[in-house]
Amino acid sequence: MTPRIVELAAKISEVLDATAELHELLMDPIPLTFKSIAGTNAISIDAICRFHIADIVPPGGQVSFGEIAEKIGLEEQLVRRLLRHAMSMHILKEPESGMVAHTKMSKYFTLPYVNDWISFGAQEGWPAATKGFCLANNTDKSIFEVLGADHARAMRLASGVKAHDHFPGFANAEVSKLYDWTSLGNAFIVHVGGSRGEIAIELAKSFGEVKLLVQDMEKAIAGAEASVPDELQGRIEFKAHKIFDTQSVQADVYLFRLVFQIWPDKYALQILKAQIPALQPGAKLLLQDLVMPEPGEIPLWKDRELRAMDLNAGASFNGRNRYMHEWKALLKAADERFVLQRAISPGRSLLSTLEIIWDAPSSTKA
Ligand SMILES: C[S@@+](CC[C@H](N)C(=O)[O-])C[C@H]1O[C@@H](n2cnc3c(N)ncnc32)[C@H](O)[C@@H]1O
Repeated sequence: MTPRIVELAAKISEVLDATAELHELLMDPIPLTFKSIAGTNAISIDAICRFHIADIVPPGGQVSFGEIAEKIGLEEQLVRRLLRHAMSMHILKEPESGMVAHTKMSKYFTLPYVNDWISFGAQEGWPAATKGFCLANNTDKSIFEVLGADHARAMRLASGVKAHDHFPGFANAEVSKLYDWTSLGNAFIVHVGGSRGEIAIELAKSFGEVKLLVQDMEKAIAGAEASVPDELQGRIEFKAHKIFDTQSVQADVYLFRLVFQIWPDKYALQILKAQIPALQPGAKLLLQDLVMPEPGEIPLWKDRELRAMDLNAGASFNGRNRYMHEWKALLKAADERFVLQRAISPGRSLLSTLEIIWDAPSSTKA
């Protein structure tokens, strides 16, 4: 980012925080509390996604409550009630009485992956938010196991994850900017929990010398080789590997992206320890994850985003966003030989890269 863009982004943040503060100062405390606590927001937003109402509203045009009601098979008064609630948050608008048109937010609801992301939040995230995923689903299995057994729910998550691309640093295409990958030369990288190789493909495309092995659950990687472009064949491979199993592949670098966020310390430690038998002296672990800011360190509107993600990670996965001192304690508890070299957080990215070196003399390989 150029200095001019950095300056502009800082000014926008100042305005966002100042206008939010003004709004809050002008509101009475109890109505302000009611607004903040409103779980009801998910009701109207979920209805719009569940019934694909945004798709019924013509771009640049309008449609009546009655027509929407007829198309989705709900009573007109219920449609009006739900949509006028959403409109109070500027999701859809009523340009003339009884007619519905798009706003800048509702237009995005027509994107299938945004619809899936919102539906996932409302239908999986909200019940989990009230008591945790396992209790909400009456199971002792993880969210991955539960969704893995239900194609429609798994597909909704797989599709919805793309919405994260709209948060700075999260898009697959941005991975190249999060770390100085050229410094790795012709390194062999194992991407642990690497999904269907989206990140591996991005890295192989941008950095001509690296080779990658993607490890993930058998179901998650089934058929993923087919998505590797011809020109990258031979540089990206896939191997089914359970994240808690002993790492059997020796590599220069082990990349974990948004993996530790979704596990509590007990399991995060197991994942780290499972890598040790494969680590050569000087091997690197790159942990791309969230590092929680101390209060006041970043603009409040961003701080809220990170703290909301933290609570989501807790409700859905029993995971959490860790502060820097917690990352250090986690690494130390796993093994003193995990040495944190630096944490890199370029530009506006919400994702940081923790660069960790396995600092073992060559004779004491674990
Ligand atoms: C939050 S996703 C991160 C995906 C990928 N690293 C990225 O940034 O796009 C976590 C990944 O961990 C994988 N995972 C979860 N539990 C696992 C397990 N027990 N063994 C192997 N992989 C697992 C999931 O399949 C998923 O791909």
